[in-house]
Amino acid sequence: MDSLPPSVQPVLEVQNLSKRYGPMLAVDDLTFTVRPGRVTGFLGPNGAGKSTTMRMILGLDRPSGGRVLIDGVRYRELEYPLRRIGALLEGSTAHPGRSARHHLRWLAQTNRIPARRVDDVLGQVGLDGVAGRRVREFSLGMTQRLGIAAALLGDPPVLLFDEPTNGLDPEGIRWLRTLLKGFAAEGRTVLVSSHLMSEMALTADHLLVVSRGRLLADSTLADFVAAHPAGSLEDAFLDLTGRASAGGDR
Ligand SMILES: Nc1ncnc2c1ncn2[C@@H]1O[C@H](COP(=O)(O)OP(=O)(O)OP(=O)(O)O)[C@@H](O)[C@H]1O
Repeated sequence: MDSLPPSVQPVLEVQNLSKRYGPMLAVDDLTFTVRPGRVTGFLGPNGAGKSTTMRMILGLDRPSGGRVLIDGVRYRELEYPLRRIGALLEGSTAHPGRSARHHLRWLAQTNRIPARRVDDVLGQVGLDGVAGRRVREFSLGMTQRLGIAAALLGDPPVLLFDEPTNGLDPEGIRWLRTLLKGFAAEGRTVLVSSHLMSEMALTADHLLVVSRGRLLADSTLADFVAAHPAGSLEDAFLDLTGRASAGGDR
């Protein structure tokens, strides 16, 4: 169910997207729209195809079929991508020998982003005190915060986060939740993948659930949970993906 008024334009459109690795369909004809003004959770068991979908959204993997439009345009047609869509992907790292500030300055320069944004985002993610330190000295949580800073650098209207809570401590997880909700409240489009059901229950307004590359649910969090008798997101998720898995043929 979609509760937003029709006047709110879709910003991220995934249309019949597929990705084949040899005989295996990692992403199988996915179609969905991610709308602004709310946090959309992207859920699915291990290997469901979430990261592959996110990589295709960002033009890092070539689809076997279908397409992705960002504000009506394909990623490769965006002149300065970081100013349209910011992303934190699993395993995306900065050069270990560079300082956090140096890394962000380089990104800003190559995307024609004003240099003052570097200090803005360092402050926003709480790394201003360690901006001169080399990335190799960073903890997992600090590295994750640096990745989030890079995603925010171009002040983009669309944000994609793949497992952003990885490495964050409880305070960091709470901070991230507030940040994501704040972006949505500003009218940005926020897509976030996670395995943490309790966290998603607190963060997401809308859910996309995938399993074996296929879309199983596209619904508000409230409707998704209400449709399940046990009434928790974790129960609803395990029930739905368990049934899909039992009936699957891959
Ligand atoms: N480069 C690749 N070559 C071959 N198979 C791949 C490649 N990348 C992903 N896959 C396969 O595609 C499927 C989907 O993987 P993907 O990483 O997108 O899932 P995911 O939902 O992000 O999983 P997780 O929650 O474990 O991160 C998996 O079966 C994976 O092994």
